[in-house]
Amino acid sequence: MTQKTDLLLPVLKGQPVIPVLLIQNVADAVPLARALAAGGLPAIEITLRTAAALDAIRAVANEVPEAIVGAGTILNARQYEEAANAGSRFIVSPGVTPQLLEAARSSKVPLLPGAITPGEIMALREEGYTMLKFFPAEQAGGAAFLKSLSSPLAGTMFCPTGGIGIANAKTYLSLPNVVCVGGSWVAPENLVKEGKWDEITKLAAEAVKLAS
Ligand SMILES: O=C(O)C(=O)C[C@H](O)[C@H](O)COP(=O)(O)O
Repeated sequence: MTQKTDLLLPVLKGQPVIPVLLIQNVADAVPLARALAAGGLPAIEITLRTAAALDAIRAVANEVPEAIVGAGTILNARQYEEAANAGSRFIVSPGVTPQLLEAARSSKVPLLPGAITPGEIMALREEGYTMLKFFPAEQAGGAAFLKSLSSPLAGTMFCPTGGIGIANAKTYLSLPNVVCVGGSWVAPENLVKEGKWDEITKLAAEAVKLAS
């Protein structure tokens, strides 16, 4: 099984929203992961877009047993390995390259690769991928675009990410080819900066209700 869906599927099916996190300060990682898990969102994606990201992943993996930490914005094989070694339990990429797919093949940690077009999706199906990130969701055509892929490309499931918030998440979640959505709205930068963890727990709990 190329994609290791046995590891990936429980993560994606476990909650309607995967928080996409930009962590500037390593010290924020553990309280943030705890706050999101307390609200019902244990799986989180820490993007490798800051210098603190790998240490943040390591801290959450070591100190927050209730969390399921993943790494996002993985662009190449080196980052894949670093993120996996730091304790990531899943890897998310905005798109794929042959080197990235090779890194995924030789790793124990599953990849959720990004794709938009029918051709990109078909190429990933040939590689054995059935669960994809649809990125950037709103900008690329939104829920209407994604819905139109559900019949011709039946069997491929998506986690749309990019431009999704509490107002439009439900539209995506109601599509037959959506398993969950990704978004940064549950952990706004200002609340993280101010350490308002209780408010983040409330946003997470509100997001969990989207599933009902
Ligand atoms: O870096 C990545 O891998 C990304 O996924 C890019 C964006 O951070 C997400 O798409 C979240 O987007 P917003 O919820 O619109 O803030």
